Order: sequence, then structure tokens, then C-alpha cells
Amino acid sequence: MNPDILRERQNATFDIEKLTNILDGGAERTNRRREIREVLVLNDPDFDYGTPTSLPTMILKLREYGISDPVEINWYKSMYWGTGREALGLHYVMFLPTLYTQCDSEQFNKWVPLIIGTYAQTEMGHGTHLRGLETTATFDPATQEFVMHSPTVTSIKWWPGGRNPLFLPLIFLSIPLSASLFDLFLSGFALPTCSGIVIGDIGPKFGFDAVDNGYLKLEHVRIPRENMLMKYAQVKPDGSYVKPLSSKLTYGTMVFIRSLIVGNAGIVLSQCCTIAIRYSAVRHQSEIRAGEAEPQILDYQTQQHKLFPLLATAYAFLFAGQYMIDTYNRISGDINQGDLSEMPELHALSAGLKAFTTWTANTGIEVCRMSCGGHGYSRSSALPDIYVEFTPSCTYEGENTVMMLQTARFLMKSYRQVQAGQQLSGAVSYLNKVHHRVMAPQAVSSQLDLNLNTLVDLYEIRAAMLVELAAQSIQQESARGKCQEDSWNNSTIDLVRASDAHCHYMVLKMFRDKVDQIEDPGVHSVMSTLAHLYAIHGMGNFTGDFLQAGVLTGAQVPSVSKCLKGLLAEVRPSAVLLVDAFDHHDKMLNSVLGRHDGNVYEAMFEWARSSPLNRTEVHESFHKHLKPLQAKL
Ligand SMILES: CC/C=C\C/C=C\C/C=C\C/C=C\C=C\C(=O)SCCNC(=O)CCNC(=O)[C@H](O)C(C)(C)COP(=O)(O)OP(=O)(O)OC[C@H]1O[C@@H](n2cnc3c(N)ncnc32)[C@H](O)[C@@H]1OP(=O)(O)O
Ligand SMILES: Cc1cc2nc3c(=O)[nH]c(=O)nc-3n(C[C@H](O)[C@H](O)[C@H](O)COP(=O)(O)OP(=O)(O)OC[C@H]3O[C@@H](n4cnc5c(N)ncnc54)[C@H](O)[C@@H]3O)c2cc1C
Repeated sequence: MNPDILRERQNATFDIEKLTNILDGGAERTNRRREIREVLVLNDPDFDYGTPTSLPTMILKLREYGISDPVEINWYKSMYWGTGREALGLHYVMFLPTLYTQCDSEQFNKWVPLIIGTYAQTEMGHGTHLRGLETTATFDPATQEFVMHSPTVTSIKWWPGGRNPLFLPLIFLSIPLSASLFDLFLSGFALPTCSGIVIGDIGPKFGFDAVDNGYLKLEHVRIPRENMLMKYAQVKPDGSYVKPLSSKLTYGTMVFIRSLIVGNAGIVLSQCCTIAIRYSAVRHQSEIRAGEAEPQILDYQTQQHKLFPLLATAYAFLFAGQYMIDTYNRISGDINQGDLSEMPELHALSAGLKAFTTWTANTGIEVCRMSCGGHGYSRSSALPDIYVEFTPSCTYEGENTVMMLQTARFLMKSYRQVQAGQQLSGAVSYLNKVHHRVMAPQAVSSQLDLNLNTLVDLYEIRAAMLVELAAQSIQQESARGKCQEDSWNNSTIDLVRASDAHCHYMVLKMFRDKVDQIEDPGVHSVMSTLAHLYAIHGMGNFTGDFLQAGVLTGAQVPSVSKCLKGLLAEVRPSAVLLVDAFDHHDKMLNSVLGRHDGNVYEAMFEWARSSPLNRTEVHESFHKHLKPLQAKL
């Protein structure tokens, strides 16, 4: 083991295993995750790491081991495929959940055990604006079929992932059957027998290469009436239409996957922090004091300033992911029982947190890569591949700006309710105080009150102020004679800013609540330090907001920076131990820089020598191109 890494792991001030258990949701979950990893994957003789041929093996193995719990399926898949996306991702996270939530019982029993499918909602002309989808579904009572058709080039289904060219069970959305309703259809197209279908691949992408994203053009293709997913809405044999409790129930799968993405952002950021911090512990470069040995780059304050707030953010997003999934499970359970009362809150929370966490993680991956210098740009680090695979999460499952505006819609509605004298509950209850809060600068000392509860309060006041400013912008636009829609559009910068601040407050609050639940003194102490670092770092980035909200004075601003520096120094001794607690296996991390043993240089040389370009002493291109040219010169 590299001596630097060895030294970093001595004198631990907290129990790493206990922290890993907290991340997993308990010791039993950690044990099960490791069992799946060590026994069912790594020690399985059939396991052929990450090669395309192993996809069928993976599906059969999941069935052989009886792994059906979505979390356990994800543990198995992530071990199998490491940090990359894999072809079946969409099947597990969108196709199956849609069948689970939108099929009636007869359809469920008929389809769920049997098929692998994709989710074809987006069209060439519309991905965000679902009410603009153009694909038509026309019921023919004479034949009890729906006639599916792509009337325009922009209505061609574009992007469905994991589209198998041979067989196309897919769920897709068509234009409204009435008013503003969408319906999901399961259409098993077996190509050889189905005329009227034109499919293909949409061509090379930025990345996401393990997933074949395709296109689908329908020319009056007929499918049985029974293929409409009829849990919430039905078309009867006589063509009559039974409306769902809410037209937004069809959007349910997107809410589910957005909820998953929140935790995934934390996982991806934790992977990158593991790579960058372990590498920064073994990389020596330049000098701090003339004549002394080159220091570990982790001892540079700027390196700590790059990485430790991201480390805190990774923990924050992992805890936010746990909260999001628990909230999703609770509210979707109520929805299943017909209680839709919290559906708007679930949508607003999942949409906002999906955007907030993916935007932050997306930027953070690049900070981690650049903090590793040239070796960060090598594919051996895994960081370029992680970035390429993660960055579309800011676009898919709801483009981030649009998602932030959905959250803003809920915040404005809540603000208007407070103005009308209603008492709010849930995540926006802090808006109840928006009119009674003293916004004038408080007479505080130049020292910053570091109490975590106080910091959460300051973030709450900041969010409330920005919600009020956005609402005032809309009111001012209206007062200038703008219609409601233009008043909204002319305030969307403020609205996104308010949603961002709301999400930032929510994430810090979740982090604080999780720290409060930690009983082990050592773990509580280090997690409390990270939560403080997350809060103070955010104050440093958005100082203007806190000044404008009157919760920070000009005299206190220097203490924000001073406090930040102190917290970075406090995290330094535990940094490697904190990434060890994420428990990412070398095989899954697949990074020469992030190896658990820290033996980076030896592994990098071996990695380079294994490159296809080094298979022969002299590359064949010399003999094929250069040598003949030399002969002519
Ligand atoms: C383990 C795995 C971990 C991580 C994941 C890994 C990989 C990722 C997996 C897959 C990635 C690969 C593939 C990607 C697939 C896709 O991208 S699938 C397609 C995704 N597409 C979208 O998300 C479309 C986005 N657009 C929309 O959702 C809607 O068009 C809209 C923007 C929300 C607007 O809808 P609409 O116009 O109908 O509504 P509004 O007029 O804006 O509002 C009317 C009221 O409806 C409420 N509303 C809107 N949506 C919802 C909802 N989903 N649930 C509940 N309520 C909703 C809205 O709040 C309004 O309410 P009101 O204010 O009270 O009136
Ligand atoms: C890797 C990848 C995989 C995908 N897989 C699938 C899949 O399997 N199935 C599927 O159905 N789809 C899939 N998609 C498509 C994806 O869901 C859409 O790309 C996404 O919903 C965004 O829609 P769009 O492409 O139409 O972007 P647009 O909405 O056209 O966005 C373009 C710009 O317009 C802005 N904009 C749009 N509307 C508004 C508004 N109301 N207010 C302010 N600004 C606005 C956006 O902010 C953005 O800046 C995938 C996409 C990617 C990148």
C-alpha cells in the first residue's frame, strides 16, 4: 500500500464502518450490498466484467439469485457495469416502473415477467413540452384497435433508449385523447410482422454509448385496445373514455426517476471525490517551504478548497437522496390509495432537487477532474468517462431549467396562499413567516454564529426573500400592464433563483436533520463539520443573497472566509477516511488514480502498456503508411 495513503488512514477519529452503515441505511444493508458485490458478482465464475456479452448473463443471474428489490438490482448492476450506464438502465428505471404504476392487474400479470422494453415519449420536435407531442392514437371501435401515427417529421419518436432493433416492446406517449390527457401504450412491435414502422439509431452522441438511442416513425400502425395502460384511464370497447383522477398521473414515472436521480448525483459525486482525494493524498508536487520535500497536493489550501466542499456536497446529496426516495415512497403509496393531496409537493420537490443536484454534481465532476492535473484527463482516471455519462442528467428526465420553473410554480402558488391568509405545511411552511420576519440587518457581532440550526435559519430566510422578490417581479410586470404569461416569462430569472435557494435550504436542512440523528460521537463530530462546511461554502458563494436578506452584515463577510479556511483545515486529517466510507470497490470505480491502495504510478504504467496502441513495438501504421512513403523520398 502506498505509504501516504497508509499514513492518512492512521489516527482515525471516527468509525468508518458506522458511517458506511449510515450511508447504506443500516449495517444489514451494508452486509447485503457487499454480499451482492463480493459473492454474487466478483466471485461468480460467469462474471465477465462489463463486456457486452455479459448483458444476457446479468439478466439471467438476477433471476437465478432472485434479486427483485430495485435497490438490490441497482447494486448488482452498478457492480456489473461500474461507473458507466448500461443498455438495460432504461428498462429497469423507466419501462418496468411504468408497468408497475400504470398497468391494471390483468396487464401487469400479462406483461411484467416477460418483456424488456424502452420508454418512447420524446419526439424530434418536443421533449420538454409534453402537451405539444404530436403522435396520434385514434381508436377504431370496429376493430377494437388504436391506430398509432406519426403525422409530421417532428412527431417521430426520438431518443428512446435501449431500443432493440429486433423487438420493440415500448411504452410511448401519444397526443391527448381529450383535453390535456396523455396515455401510455404498450406496443409489442415485432419488426418482421409489422408494416408501417420505421426505426433506426439517432446517430453518434456526446457519450452514453452503452445505450442505443433510436427513432421510431409510425405510419398508421394498429395495436390492440388492451395495449393502452389502463390503471388510471380507460377506453371502453364502445370508445367511451374514463378519465383518470388526475391527468398528471401519467407523468408518474418521471417523478420516480427524478427522485432516483437525486441520490445518484450524490453517488457520482462521491465516486469523483474518492478518486480526486485519494490521488491528492499520493501526488507530490512543487514545494511549500523552499528546500523541503514536495508536499502532498492535498496540503495545498486551494486543493482543499476545490475538493472538501464537494466532499461535503456528496454527503449532503446522498442524504437528500435518502429523504427524496422515502418521501416518494410515502406519497406514491398515498396516491395508490387515491389520495393525491401531496402530489404537487412531490412533483415540486423531485423536479427542483433533480435539477439542483445534477447541475451541482455536473460542475463538481469537472472540478475533480481538473484537480488531478494531466492524469485527470487520462481515461485511466475514469473521470472523463464519469463526466460524459453523467452530464446528460441535466437534460433528460426533465431539462433542469424547466424543472426549476416547475418548482417555482409551486413556490409562487404557496406564496399567494400565504398572502391570502392560508397556513402552509410541509417543505414550504417557512413561507408562513415571510411577512412577519424582520428583514433589517440584525445587530450581530462581527463573529458569525456557527450553530448549524442558525445556519439553516439563515438559508430559510434567504429562500423566503428570493421567493418574495420573484413574486414581486411578477406583480410589477403585471402592474406595467403585462399579461400573466409575459409577467411570468419576464420574471423567470428570479423564479429559477428562488427555486435554487429553496432547494439549497432543503438540502442543508436534510443534512442537519441527518447529523442530528447520528448517535456515535466520532461520526457525529465529523459529519457536523462537513455540514458546517457545506453551509459556509454556500454562504461564500452567495454572500450577496445573505447580505440582501439582512442576515449577514458587511462586517461579518470576512469571517465567512476565515471560517471556511478553518473548516478546510479541520476536514484535512479525515479526508481520505471520509471517502473510504463511501466504500466504492476498485473494480467498480475503475480508476487508476482512485485505487484503494494508492499505488497509482505502477498501475498507470501497466494501464498504458495495455493500450491497443502498444500491442506491437512498432505500430502497423508505420509499415502501412510511413515506410512506403520513406521509400519514395
Ligand atoms: C438507479 C438509477 C439512478 C439514476 C438514473 C440513471 C439514469 C437515468 C435514467 C434514464 C436516463 C435515460 C433516459 C432518459 C429518459 C427520458 O428523458 S424520458 C423523457 C423525460 N421527459 C420529461 O421529463 C418531460 C419534461 N416535461 C414535463 O414533465 C411536462 O411537460 C412539464 C414541464 C412538467 C409541463 O407539463 P404540463 O404542461 O402538463 O404542466 P403545466 O401546465 O406546466 O402545469 C400544470 C399543472 O400540472 C402540474 N404538474 C406538472 N407535472 C407534474 C407531475 N409530474 N406530477 C404532478 N403534477 C405535475 C404542475 O405543477 C401544474 O400544477 P398547478 O400549478 O397546480 O396547476
Ligand atoms: C442521453 C439522453 C437520453 C435520453 N433518453 C430518452 C428516452 O429514453 N426516452 C425519451 O422519451 N426521451 C429521452 N431523452 C430525451 C430527453 O427527455 C429530452 O431531451 C429532454 O426532456 C429535454 O427536452 P428537449 O430535448 O426537447 O429540450 P428543449 O426543451 O427543447 O430544451 C432546449 C432549451 O429550451 C429551454 N426551454 C424549454 N422549455 C422552456 C420553458 N418552458 N421555459 C424556459 N426555457 C425552456 C430549455 O431550458 C433548454 O435550454 C434522452 C435525452 C438524452 C440527452
